[in-house]
Amino acid sequence: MPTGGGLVLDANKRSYPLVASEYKLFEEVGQGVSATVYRAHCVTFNEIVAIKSLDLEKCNSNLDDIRREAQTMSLINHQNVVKAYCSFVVGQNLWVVMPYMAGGSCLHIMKAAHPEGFDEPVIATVLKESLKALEYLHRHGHIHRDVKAGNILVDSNGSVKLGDFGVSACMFDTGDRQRSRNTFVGTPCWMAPEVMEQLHGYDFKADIWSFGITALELAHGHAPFSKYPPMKVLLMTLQNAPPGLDYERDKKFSKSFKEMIAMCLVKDPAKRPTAEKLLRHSFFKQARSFDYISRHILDGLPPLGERVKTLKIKDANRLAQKIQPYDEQEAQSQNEYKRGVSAWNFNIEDLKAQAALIQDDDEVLEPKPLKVAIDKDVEEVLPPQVTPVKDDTKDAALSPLSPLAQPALSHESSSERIQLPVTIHSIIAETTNDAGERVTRVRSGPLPNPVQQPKSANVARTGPPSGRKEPKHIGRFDVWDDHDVESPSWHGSPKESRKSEETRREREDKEQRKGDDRDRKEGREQRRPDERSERDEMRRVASATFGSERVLSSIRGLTMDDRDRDRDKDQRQGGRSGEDSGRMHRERSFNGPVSSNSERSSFDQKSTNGLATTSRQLSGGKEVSDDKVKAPAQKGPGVLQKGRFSVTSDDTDFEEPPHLSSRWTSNAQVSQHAPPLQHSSSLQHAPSLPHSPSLQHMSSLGGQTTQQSSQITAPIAAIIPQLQQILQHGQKQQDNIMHLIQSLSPQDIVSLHSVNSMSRFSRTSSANSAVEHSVEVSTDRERELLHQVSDLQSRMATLVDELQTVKLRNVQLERQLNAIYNKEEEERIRKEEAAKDDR
Ligand SMILES: Nc1ncnc2c1ncn2[C@@H]1O[C@H](COP(=O)(O)OP(=O)(O)OP(=O)(O)O)[C@@H](O)[C@H]1O
Repeated sequence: MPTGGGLVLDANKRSYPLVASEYKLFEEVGQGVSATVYRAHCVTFNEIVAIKSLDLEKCNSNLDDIRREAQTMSLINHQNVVKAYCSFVVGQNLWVVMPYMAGGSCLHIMKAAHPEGFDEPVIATVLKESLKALEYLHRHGHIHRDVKAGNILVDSNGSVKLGDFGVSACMFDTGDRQRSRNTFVGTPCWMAPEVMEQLHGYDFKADIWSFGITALELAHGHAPFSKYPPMKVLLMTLQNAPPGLDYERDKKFSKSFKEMIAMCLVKDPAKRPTAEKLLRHSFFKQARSFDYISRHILDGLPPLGERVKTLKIKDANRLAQKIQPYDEQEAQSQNEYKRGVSAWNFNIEDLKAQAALIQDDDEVLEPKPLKVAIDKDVEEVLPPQVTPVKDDTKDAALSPLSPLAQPALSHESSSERIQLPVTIHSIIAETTNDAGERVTRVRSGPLPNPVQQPKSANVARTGPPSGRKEPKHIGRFDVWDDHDVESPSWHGSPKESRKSEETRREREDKEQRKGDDRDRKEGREQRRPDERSERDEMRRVASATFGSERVLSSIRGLTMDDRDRDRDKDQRQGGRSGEDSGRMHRERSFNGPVSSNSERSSFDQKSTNGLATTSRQLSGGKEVSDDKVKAPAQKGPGVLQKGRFSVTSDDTDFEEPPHLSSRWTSNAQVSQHAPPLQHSSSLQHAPSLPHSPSLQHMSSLGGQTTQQSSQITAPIAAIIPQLQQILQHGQKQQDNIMHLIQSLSPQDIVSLHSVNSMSRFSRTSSANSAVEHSVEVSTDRERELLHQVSDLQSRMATLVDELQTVKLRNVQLERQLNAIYNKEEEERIRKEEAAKDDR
């Protein structure tokens, strides 16, 4: 039997090298939206590892978010969660070094040898191990957000771990961080209804929904609705009764399995069980040993690299032949999901809706599971209104690349159908992962930004392998074949086929966008340089921050509190009553201080003890104030709940940047629409860095002894979040000012100048008083406007300076902290070794 869900003490406790030259990349073993995963050899430890290479250029996220997630990932210490050994920047990529899971993902295994899914004991074992991982993550305040068979990894000995925690999720799902554009990613088939709606936010219960969908995926070999385009999946998830094991073909499954899935797939998140509770479900009693898994699903499988290669070739062939990449059986299964009514969620309205959907069968164009990213910052939230049901599925399915004007996503309340304020407008990027899934990102709301087609990954294939012992040059990397694995063929790779497919889509997308509103287009163009410089800045800071430094530990974000949540959401159909009502964990910001070793071990210790971690425990004995964990309804007047994000009143000032689409063509408009500048107020709000005693303390750090350095770890830790907060405020301010300035079109400025000269002329001519009067009015407005512009410019310059200073300080502080941390680590390791020697 697999061992229990406790913590695995990191037996190795060794520092993995932070330079690319210490690793040899072998073949590709996985591909996701933002990352490519390689099998690799860590030369230092003569150990096979997996390296996930994330293209920072492709990532719609800022470095803070990425780093935070990488840090969190490195803190993960549970036998069922794939841990990051270390991470560092290589060129424009972030490399995350992880344990290599030789069996690959359950999705890979199913695709290779179990296309119709696994047997129940295998499913019970795999799910139980994954659930232990979820229980651990939830207990520490994390939401995985991408639970699916593709992220359940199996090792050669049959052990199971949940992978893809953190980094890739944060690539697109980065909370309320301004520069991430609040883009939200998920794979629609696994996505919980509340995540799709983004009405009241979501919490860890979203993972339970995905877990239920994953259970169906493991039972059938594919997820429900997986052949439908994203819009349709969203619609069907919201409209239909939750899927379940309710059909003829599911007779082979036990009642407890069906019941367990039904418990997870309840639309009301409050009624879903917690991972902890679900673990006690009788279904998991059938879980077997690792050895059982190894014998039943791994035996006879070719090495992972080969499987991945075969899948890619298969996919490329299908693409080339334009064959639908799903078989008859899968299509049949999809239809059953589509038409079926779950026994636990029977609803007449739903039946009607499904009847309406049936006629669309032939309209499905996109056959593969798709991943969507919903750009929240452009989402227009409309008040819910009761409307007749309108099936927009057709539009969504027929024009996946076209902007959809406010599709009416219907959703049941108890007796009527309410239009939801979900606005999804266009698909903004598509790619195909290594399992042959087409992964698509869609944008919600109007299109104020350029459609961001991800640049092709830096890891571009540049030719055939030159020899078995020679590395292939893949972008900046040398990729090696080793003895075990055939060298991958780089010719006519699926990636290339995909590329041409992507190019076609890009073309279509471009044409589509041509028809877009001109104002909007101008707005997009105005933002491009800014976005480019943003990425450049990100890369610059990336090298400065990660450099060759070890990723620091951060545990403040791991604080977790239970809280009661006020749920005013309409009761949805199909819930099982009474479970878990309202006890919620809240997603934490991981934007925390760097932990000392003692904090780290306390974190581990608490987990080891299996105790629910309280805010007090994890904040180093300091009580976390209640308002930090209050439900939206309980928040003070200055706190808004935007989707799943809490926005303080200070932040709300930035919530509505001036709309680029509505160009200001008159001075009056400018003065009306220009948001009040928040420069001073928000800077006041931000902790005043230069006056911070802790910072002054820090600034004198340079010449201190190790002992002194370690003594000040606590004050340092207290500063980091402040620094980050200041950085965020600065960034927001800068962005806001940029928005304002960019909103002035060149024509505006030219017309201002011409009005200005006219006014000068008119002032010299006393003959025409009417003209003089009107021009004076213009002049006043003009002056006002010009004042604002110059004011903005000078403030921006000051802000940029301040920002640079703070960033610099931040980097310096982190370096110092790194040094302290490393010394402590070395000291600890030395002591441990000495103790071992003594023994
Ligand atoms: N440690 C590992 N060992 C072996 N294979 C791995 C490992 N980590 C990831 N993979 C493989 O690589 C694939 C892609 O990795 P991952 O899911 O982390 O990337 P991603 O960009 O986050 O993708 P997505 O968001 O689509 O899940 C996985 O589905 C899995 O098959």
